[in-house]
Amino acid sequence: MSAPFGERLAGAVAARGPLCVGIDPHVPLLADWGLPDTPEGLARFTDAVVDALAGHVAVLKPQLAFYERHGSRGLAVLEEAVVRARAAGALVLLDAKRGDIGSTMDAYADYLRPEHPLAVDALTVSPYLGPGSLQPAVDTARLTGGGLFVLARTSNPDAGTFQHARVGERTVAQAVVDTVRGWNTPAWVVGDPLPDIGAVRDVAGRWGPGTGSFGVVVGATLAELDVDLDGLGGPVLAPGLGAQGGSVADLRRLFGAGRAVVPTVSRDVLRAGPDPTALRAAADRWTAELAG
Ligand SMILES: O=C(O)c1cc(=O)[nH]c(=O)n1[C@@H]1O[C@H](COP(=O)(O)O)[C@@H](O)[C@H]1O
Repeated sequence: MSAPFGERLAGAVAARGPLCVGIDPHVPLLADWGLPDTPEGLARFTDAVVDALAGHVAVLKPQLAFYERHGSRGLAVLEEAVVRARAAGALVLLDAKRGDIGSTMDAYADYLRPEHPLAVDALTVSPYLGPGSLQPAVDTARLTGGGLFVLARTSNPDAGTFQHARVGERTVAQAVVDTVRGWNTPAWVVGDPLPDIGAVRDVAGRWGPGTGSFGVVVGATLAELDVDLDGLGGPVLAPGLGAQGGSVADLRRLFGAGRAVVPTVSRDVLRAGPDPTALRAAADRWTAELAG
């Protein structure tokens, strides 16, 4: 088994800064780069991003949809790129947003197994089928040293329609966060009472050897932070920067200092390509602003 994802992520962030760059080969971006919307164009785009950034940023987050739309040839491009990205020291977070009943979830979780052709370090997952449905992925992540990021308060404008709905006293988004907090608390299983937040509020959710492997997705576009992340014990993936309007100031306003936040940017960095120096400079601008 690899070291737990949370520890590996904390190490990568200490060495490279917290930035995650999303690899999202949108058709208009391919066109901007002078590339065709074909598996060959996809490969040239992906290879350029991996070559420029895999030795440079902590996390790369390929969006699976852009590869699946090219069928098996698209997936072959991604398989090869993921191997090279990990060899260059980047952690790979596969943006798959999967979620299904337990037996199928178990198969999706195989992305976290080293023998999978598209083996990655972590996976985005959707909790819509209920917290228990994700348990097979939690079990696999614990076994292999993988990580999960669960959609909690997403960056899209109408996310609150479902995520603000109430389950008893809490919003759906808060129930998701509390579930993930449970996963980061040893010995807690679905169905147990949730861990007492008072006991974990101050000790968890920061970068360090104890950073948990289970994180949540909370958009940088929120008007206000309407979920309590205290005691989460794991990282927060924050999308929505740049193209969706979020800024580093928004990250500070929403999350403050000291929390384990992984800001993720796709279009705002990728637009700088295909020149590798320009891609790195675009990522460096975000890293510098995040450190400032
Ligand atoms: O899980 C994600 O990464 C994600 C969650 C979310 O709430 N919002 C969101 O935009 N994303 C993803 O983050 C990327 C954002 O891309 P840019 O808006 O170009 O930076 C896309 O791949 C989205 O699928």
